[in-house]
Amino acid sequence: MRGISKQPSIIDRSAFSHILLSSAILFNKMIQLKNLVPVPLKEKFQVRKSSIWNTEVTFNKGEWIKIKAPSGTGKTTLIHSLYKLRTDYEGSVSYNDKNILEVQDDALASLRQQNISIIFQDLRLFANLTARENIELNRVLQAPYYESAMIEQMADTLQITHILNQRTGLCSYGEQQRIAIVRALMQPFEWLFMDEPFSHLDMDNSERAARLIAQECRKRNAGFILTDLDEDTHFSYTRNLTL
Ligand SMILES: Nc1ncnc2c1ncn2[C@@H]1O[C@H](COP(=O)(O)OP(=O)(O)OP(=O)(O)O)[C@@H](O)[C@H]1O
Repeated sequence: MRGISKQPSIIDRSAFSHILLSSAILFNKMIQLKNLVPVPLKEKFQVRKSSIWNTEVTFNKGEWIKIKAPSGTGKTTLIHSLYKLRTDYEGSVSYNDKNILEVQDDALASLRQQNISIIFQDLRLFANLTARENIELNRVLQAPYYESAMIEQMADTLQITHILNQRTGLCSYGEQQRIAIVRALMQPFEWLFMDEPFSHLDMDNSERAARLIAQECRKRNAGFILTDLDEDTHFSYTRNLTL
């Protein structure tokens, strides 16, 4: 039963098979960038080489990609372009050879609900809702992947149980970052985009969060793209790239 099970389980998704099928047609887990050049960065990057900008790069199913780059080189711009939050670029971003600019609103919503999850650098929590409400909102917006009891389990792992019923506007940035991580892991995904996901966390909390993220990605055979300023050993990355 939802909400009281001691061993949270993955929900039977057969009832939502029509939704999953329609997004599966669109999504084949491969992300292709062709000569991508964000307009605001056009002049900046031309003076140096990049393994992402203005070249052809493919992120294959299940890859764990780290993008390490200094401040202001376009990490957030890239993540937002992949998620179609911004389109001010030349070149293309494609999923399964389908240019994301051609993906209409319904299909985009389905992609974001079933195939792609995200941890924003600026977290984007609703400040007037509690931590639990923020997480629960994302869980029930799509065909739920987990029962709500999984919120307690993940919160316990990340040591934020005590603030689950607190308004997130009153939580510290480190607590908010952990809430945003749990929120992202509560939904189905084949790709997880993470923009500096541990920027407010100490080493112990970062390692706990990384272990949980790795576990959830393995469970789904999912890939991720993680940006950060520095090198780290949190994950066994399949590729390390720079901007
Ligand atoms: N709409 C825009 N108009 C003008 N400049 C922009 C716009 N969007 C981003 N920029 C600039 O593009 C550059 C890259 O910004 P972005 O936020 O992607 O960098 P970042 O690598 O994520 O930085 P940080 O590590 O500091 O978060 C910055 O110099 C920023 O000022």
